[in-house]
Amino acid sequence: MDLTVPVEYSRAGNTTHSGNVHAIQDDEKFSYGTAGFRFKSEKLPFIVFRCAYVASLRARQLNSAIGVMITASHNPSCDNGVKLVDPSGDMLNEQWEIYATEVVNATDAELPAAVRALEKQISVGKTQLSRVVCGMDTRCSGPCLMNAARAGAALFNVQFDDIGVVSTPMLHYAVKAFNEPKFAEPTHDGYYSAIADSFKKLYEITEEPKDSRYQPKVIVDCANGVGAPRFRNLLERIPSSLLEVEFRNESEELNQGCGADFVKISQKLPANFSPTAAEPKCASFDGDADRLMYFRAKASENSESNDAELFDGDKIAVLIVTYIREQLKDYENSTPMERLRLGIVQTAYANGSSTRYIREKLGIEPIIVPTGVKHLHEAASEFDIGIYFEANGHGTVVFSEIFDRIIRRTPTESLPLRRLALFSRVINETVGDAFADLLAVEAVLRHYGWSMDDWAEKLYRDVPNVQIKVPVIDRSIFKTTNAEQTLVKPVGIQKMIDTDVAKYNNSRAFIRPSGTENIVRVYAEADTVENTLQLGKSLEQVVLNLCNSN
Ligand SMILES: CC(=O)N[C@H]1[C@@H](OP(=O)(O)O)O[C@H](CO)[C@@H](O)[C@@H]1O
Ligand SMILES: [Mg+2]
Repeated sequence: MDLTVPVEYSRAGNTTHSGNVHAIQDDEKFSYGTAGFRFKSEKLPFIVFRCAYVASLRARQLNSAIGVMITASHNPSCDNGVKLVDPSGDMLNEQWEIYATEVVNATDAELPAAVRALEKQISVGKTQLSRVVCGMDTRCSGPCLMNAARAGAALFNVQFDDIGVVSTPMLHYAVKAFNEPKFAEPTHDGYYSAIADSFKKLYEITEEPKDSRYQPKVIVDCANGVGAPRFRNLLERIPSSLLEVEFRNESEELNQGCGADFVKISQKLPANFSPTAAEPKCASFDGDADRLMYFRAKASENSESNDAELFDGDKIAVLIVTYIREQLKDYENSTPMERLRLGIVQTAYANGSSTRYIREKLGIEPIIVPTGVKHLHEAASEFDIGIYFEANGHGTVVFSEIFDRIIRRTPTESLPLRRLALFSRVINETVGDAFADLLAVEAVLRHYGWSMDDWAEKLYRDVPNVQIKVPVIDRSIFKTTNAEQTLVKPVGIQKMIDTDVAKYNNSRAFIRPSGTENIVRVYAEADTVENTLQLGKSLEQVVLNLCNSN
């Protein structure tokens, strides 16, 4: 194999989309974070090149399609990132995260030896099905990075499929479809029609209750990202009499004052949403449309207040699990001996009320795992029906082969089971998908005949909570355990947190370093908004004092 690296994709000659060379020092190290490599876009060309090479090696090892997604999600438009996707559309295997990190961190001089060492460990058999499938979000650095990916895959002559500007979930879906032709057609159209057709069929066999308060209209904040063009494409296949969507924030500055992350962290209405206008049901995507957050203006005496009432990932998870359980009853009644195992996975950021509701009212013990989709997805895959959502709106439902056989492929007269089978195809089971999740939520709200008031009142009420981002110079000094809820380093900090938390009722708080940004996140909950803010602020101060004293 020819290991000649085109100069523009070497560390020394790393060339940005504006044509400038942004050399990367040999001692600068990068790590594969919560969602791949994510930095200012000028650092990315050589990283993407090397990652696509790693993807091509993985593709050859497994004789399969491997995905490369170029995105920095909810981060500012000057950032970009790259993550790799395994054959069934899920996150890259952890051992391969280590390989990717080693290859990216090699100097230009070390690269050939690093590559040869890696190739020695990987056994390659047949390779005719190996290919690298690459998509990008709407960032202007995307096309240049797509070229870097093409060049990286070419090192091995592995087939390269550029699927253009897509949401992150569309890329995951396409990778699975390339590897499992029965799943769907691996094209934009294949994705749109599989999801839209299932939604329409589900609609047909769902009877809206007579006293329904459901409104088939949503106003969507697209974060000025890929959600705007791509969700429009999907909706071309769904008549507006079934669902009317009004688009906002389509083509201004990406993620600026809008998007699911903005709404979740600030608990404010995004740009171009007015507290006074009658906008009963709103939803926000993030920049690469793998997160969905429902919201509406918070009822307030102050008509100028921009506060938003959130219907976040936890609310969506509880709504979906309630629906799935109801549809499953028919199966459980007819086959009492054979249960499908149903589980819910959350992270420490889940609102305490949601966790209590799932445990006490639904009788399901939620599994709490560290932040990051790979952890949630893995834990959810242990069940026949595994529902996972991060509070920030990233989540989906995964289904086992047993579910596939019993529910999807066994013909039945039972309407609930037919609904469940269709619902499982509206959902994008490869990864959290803002479009698919929005359609799934609408299908469930219509099934119950629920308005936003109903959704707010009939399940549980959030306990007040706050999340604060604290910028730090070196977040690597923070080490956690206990699904990230306890700090083991720096020594002594956890005691301070515990002391602060004990001052308030119904309180819970933790501090954890971000895996995607150079910040430490403080999360706090307590009985009142004032107490929550006080607790959050005092923990923020703990971090600031520590970092300033170092
Ligand atoms: C609290 C929070 O929302 N964290 C997010 C954020 O990770 P951090 O490691 O917390 O920066 O970005 C991840 C990737 O998008 C997402 O999976 C995760 O949930
Ligand atoms: Mg995202």
